[in-house]
Amino acid sequence: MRFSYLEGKKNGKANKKDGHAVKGRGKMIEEQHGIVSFTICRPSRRNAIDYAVMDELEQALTLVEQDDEAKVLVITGEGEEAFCAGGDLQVFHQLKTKEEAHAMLAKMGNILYRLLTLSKPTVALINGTAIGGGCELATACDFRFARAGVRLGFVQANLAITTGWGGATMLFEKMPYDQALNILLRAKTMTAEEAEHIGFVHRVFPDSLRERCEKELREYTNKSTAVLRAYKEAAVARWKTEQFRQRFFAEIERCAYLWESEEHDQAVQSFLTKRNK
Ligand SMILES: CC[C@@H](C(=O)O)C(=O)SCCNC(=O)CCNC(=O)[C@H](O)C(C)(C)COP(=O)(O)OP(=O)(O)OC[C@H]1O[C@@H](n2cnc3c(N)ncnc32)[C@H](O)[C@@H]1OP(=O)(O)O
Repeated sequence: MRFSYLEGKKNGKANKKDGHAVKGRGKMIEEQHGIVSFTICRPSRRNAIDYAVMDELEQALTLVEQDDEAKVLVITGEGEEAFCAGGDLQVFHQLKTKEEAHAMLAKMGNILYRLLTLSKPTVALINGTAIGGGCELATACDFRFARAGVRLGFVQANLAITTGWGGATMLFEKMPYDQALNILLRAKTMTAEEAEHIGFVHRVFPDSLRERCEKELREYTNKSTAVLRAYKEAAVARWKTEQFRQRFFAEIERCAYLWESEEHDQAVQSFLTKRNK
């Protein structure tokens, strides 16, 4: 069955309807064979995340959490160019003070923390470039499948900030310490194959990305939702501690502090000016 979420959502509950998927300004949510796909639909901005995408992702998490037919969440981007180019620099460049930046970073941080600790398996289907916050979004997922040759990079340091959505804290949990620190400090892009070599990416598909992803996930979706939930709850228990949350949100505060520096302002200005030439 293929049904759409969000359409006709009432009292916080999904009203499932047969038919097409819902496509909005910044998202598309569809379900097939127990796989719920959330697609960021802003290809002209390389699927950068603005406030609307944040809100829609948050709604998707609630719906996946509540719906027993939803077994796995797959997050991807529209088109072949980009998975996600991180935060929308045109929108977020309006945020000048650390307080303003903190509100935005904490909003997305809370969403990624929910994604990290979701009680269903999650996959980042990296269909194109994943940059900055796009890599943080991918890190929050349990598994990362990528199209061959796409580039990924935690480039935040080149913008005179750190990861601001909890990405470094999650990366240190999921990768060996030295590999994670190296990726963050170098702030360079790498190919999907290089990312697979160091264990950040779990599968690289040369083509037919969605079909191959679905095939890969069939071995999960043929299990009961109760079993998937039980294993996920066991897996994420270590991140539900107050100590972990403090580390996660301290990263966001450090990024907010760096955000208001002249260096960061100029780095973003330089990206935006180049684009507008
Ligand atoms: C804010 C949170 C913070 C975090 O916590 O991590 C971040 O995410 S910081 C943001 C980090 N992201 C970046 O620095 C990415 C910047 N973008 C790029 O480097 C490149 O655009 C790309 C992603 C490598 C793609 O390159 P390419 O395929 O050559 O496309 P263009 O550069 O021509 O871009 C097309 C179009 O998209 C707009 N764009 C791209 N990224 C963003 C973005 N992050 N925010 C807003 N808009 C973005 C770009 O401006 C172009 O627009 P037009 O010029 O109007 O066509």
